Amino acid sequence: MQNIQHPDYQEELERLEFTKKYMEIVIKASESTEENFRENLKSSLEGIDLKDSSLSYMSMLTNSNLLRRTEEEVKRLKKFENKPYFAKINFLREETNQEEILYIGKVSLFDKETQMPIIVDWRSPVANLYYDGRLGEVSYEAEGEKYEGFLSQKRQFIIENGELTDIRDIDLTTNDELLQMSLANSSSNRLTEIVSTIQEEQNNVIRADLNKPIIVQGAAGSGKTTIALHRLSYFIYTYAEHFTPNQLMILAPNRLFIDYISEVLPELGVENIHQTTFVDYVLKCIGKKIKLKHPDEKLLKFMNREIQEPELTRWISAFKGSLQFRDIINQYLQDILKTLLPKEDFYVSKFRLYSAKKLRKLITYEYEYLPYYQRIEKIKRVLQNHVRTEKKTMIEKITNFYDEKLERALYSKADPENRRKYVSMALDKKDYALKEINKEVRTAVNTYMKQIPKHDLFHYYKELVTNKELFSKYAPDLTEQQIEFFCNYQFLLYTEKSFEIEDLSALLYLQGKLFGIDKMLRVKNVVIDEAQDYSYFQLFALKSVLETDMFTIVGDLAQGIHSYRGINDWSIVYKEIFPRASYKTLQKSYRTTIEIMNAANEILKLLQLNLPTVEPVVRHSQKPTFIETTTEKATIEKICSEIERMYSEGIKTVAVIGKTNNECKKLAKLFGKYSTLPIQFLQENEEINKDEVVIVSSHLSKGLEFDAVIVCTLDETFEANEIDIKLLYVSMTRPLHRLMLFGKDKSCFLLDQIEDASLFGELVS
Ligand SMILES: Nc1ncnc2c1ncn2[C@@H]1O[C@H](COP(=O)(O)OP(=O)(O)OP(=O)(O)O)[C@@H](O)[C@H]1O
Repeated sequence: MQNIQHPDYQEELERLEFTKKYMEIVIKASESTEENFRENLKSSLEGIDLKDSSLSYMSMLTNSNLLRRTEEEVKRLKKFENKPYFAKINFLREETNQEEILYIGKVSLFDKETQMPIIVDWRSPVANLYYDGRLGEVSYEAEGEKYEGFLSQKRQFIIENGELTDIRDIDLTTNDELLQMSLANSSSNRLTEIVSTIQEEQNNVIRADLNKPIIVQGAAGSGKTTIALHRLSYFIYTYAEHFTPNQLMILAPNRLFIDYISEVLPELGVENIHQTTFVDYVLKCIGKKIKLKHPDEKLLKFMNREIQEPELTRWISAFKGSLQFRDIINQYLQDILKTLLPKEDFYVSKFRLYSAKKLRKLITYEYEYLPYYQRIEKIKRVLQNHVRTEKKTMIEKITNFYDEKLERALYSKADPENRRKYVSMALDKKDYALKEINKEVRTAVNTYMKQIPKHDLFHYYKELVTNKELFSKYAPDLTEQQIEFFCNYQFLLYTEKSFEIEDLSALLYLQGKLFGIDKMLRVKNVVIDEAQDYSYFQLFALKSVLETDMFTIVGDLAQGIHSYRGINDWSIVYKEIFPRASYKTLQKSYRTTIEIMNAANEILKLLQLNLPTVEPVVRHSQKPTFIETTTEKATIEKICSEIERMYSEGIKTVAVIGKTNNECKKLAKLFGKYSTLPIQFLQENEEINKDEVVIVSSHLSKGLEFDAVIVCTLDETFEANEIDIKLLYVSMTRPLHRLMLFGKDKSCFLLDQIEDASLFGELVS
């Protein structure tokens, strides 16, 4: 329905028509050859009555060269031809005392002759006024300069398929209706861009100082993933001249997640950047295939209580990700360096070309900026060059030495026979010495370098973590029991020839310090999502090998299901790892409704985490419903009838979440037996199929969202421990609109333990 009631509707309609036509002309011109240009221009203008104000544009159009654009720009113009902009601001610039009317879109379009913008990119400095500025006195910054003025209007447009369907003016009092509308929409199983409805607190994260790292603690559904990607887009726009996209990297928790965010990136103009997981990245850095235990194996074992020494195992995981372990490795590295320092002077034949002391100084201090083995390589090159330059001198010295001898012999008064013998011997010796020196020149460096031990990464790591004597030397703060358990644990892993994800921080760090990483992998800017599951050492190792602290780190401690190995306190991250970082929190949750968020918050209270309370954006739904299950058949039939009902009410995507993968396996089997609904039993490396009911385990659902979620407990219920509470919280915060809990009784979801059970509705089946 079109909002033609708006007094400026006609004017805005004309502006839209003009912009669309203008874009079309620019696109055509950019694509056509010089001869075709005028012809194209003529035909595209036929029948179009462009307004007088656009005459200046017309004069520009006669200069085809001005319209030539890069392929990339044309591609983007084409993409947004049907929705050139989404907002408009009227800004009276104090400096000029002139009112500027700026249309804001996902692409920019300028009149190069008059320098007047036709569309302003949402990432441009002045567009900040739309996101940040209230009406009235405002200012924005561009390239260090502050610009002030008066913002008299903020207007939003809804343009669908090139048609203007709605106009909304925002003032101080109106709620952000566009945000409400956008949140009420269905999820498509994919993340979308939110440029037209970015909120102030989110804008502050997106546009926070790009030269500094940023750490964001954001509630479930607060837009962390979304805004981290928007910040990347903003970064690319702002620093287009300094960075190429392949210097940027997103670290996602798994492949499924990469697929989940894949569609939004091109929308935001973010293309050709590295998108990978921490595990894959480390494997690339160390350049060797290793047998790695599944990253979730331990979590699943904890969940299934399959771990014999849970406390010590928990401790090992936390320890391997701690800065304490990093410090131990740093001491170990100092000792490794000592083993690499040459003890003997470097000789070629009898010539001492370099003292060991000088070489040790080079390795220890001069080349300190390089990884150890690169220092050794450099030393090798230094010696080779030195030998090359000294070769002539050495040969001269030998030649002179024997020539002098010969000369003396020739003029000596000795017996001729003895003299002849002496001369001939001296000549042989000279010959031999010259041959020797030529040979040594070729081999001396290699022979010398052999005194320096050469081991690979795994040797060094194994040596440290399985050798109790060595390990205890660096770990005076650990108890004997801890050292014993740790080294035995690592030795067992070694005999299985495998590693855990927790070992990767140390391996990456050692790789960086000992050998360095490939230049192609040394990205300059990193976005880490779900960062609560990273360990302190993991973050430190990344920063160390990349030699940059330009990180955008977003996460939610309340969803830290790997907290046994992950971060429990952001202050350690910003105090000890990223001291330049700014720290921000996002407390509003946009994904889900007040009723669902309040219920999820009630579950989270059981943990007494010291986190800011999550405020849902005002959007209502039914309360989450608890449904008591009876037989397996009846449960599946009831779930299916609820899903059918929701589909008929316009719900598009539904997930059935089970606590563990085993539970999901069972659910999938039962669905196959008792239902005809198409299902997808989601695995980590799969793409989500939009048209099927997704069955997914709670830990894998982290980061995803669906219109409706049914959490179902058959054999495995949520218990009152940290991991289970967090898994339940994660599962409950996935839906946009509806949440149902199916279980034998309320205790399956800890509803018997919460303070306010009235937050949940009930349906007796
Ligand atoms: N300003 C906004 N306008 C419209 N939609 C928004 C806005 N902010 C967030 N959303 C929507 O809220 C949902 C949650 O966003 P996102 O997945 O980025 O949050 P998150 O903090 O990463 O969540 P979680 O930690 O629970 O995975 C998405 O559907 C996103 O499009």
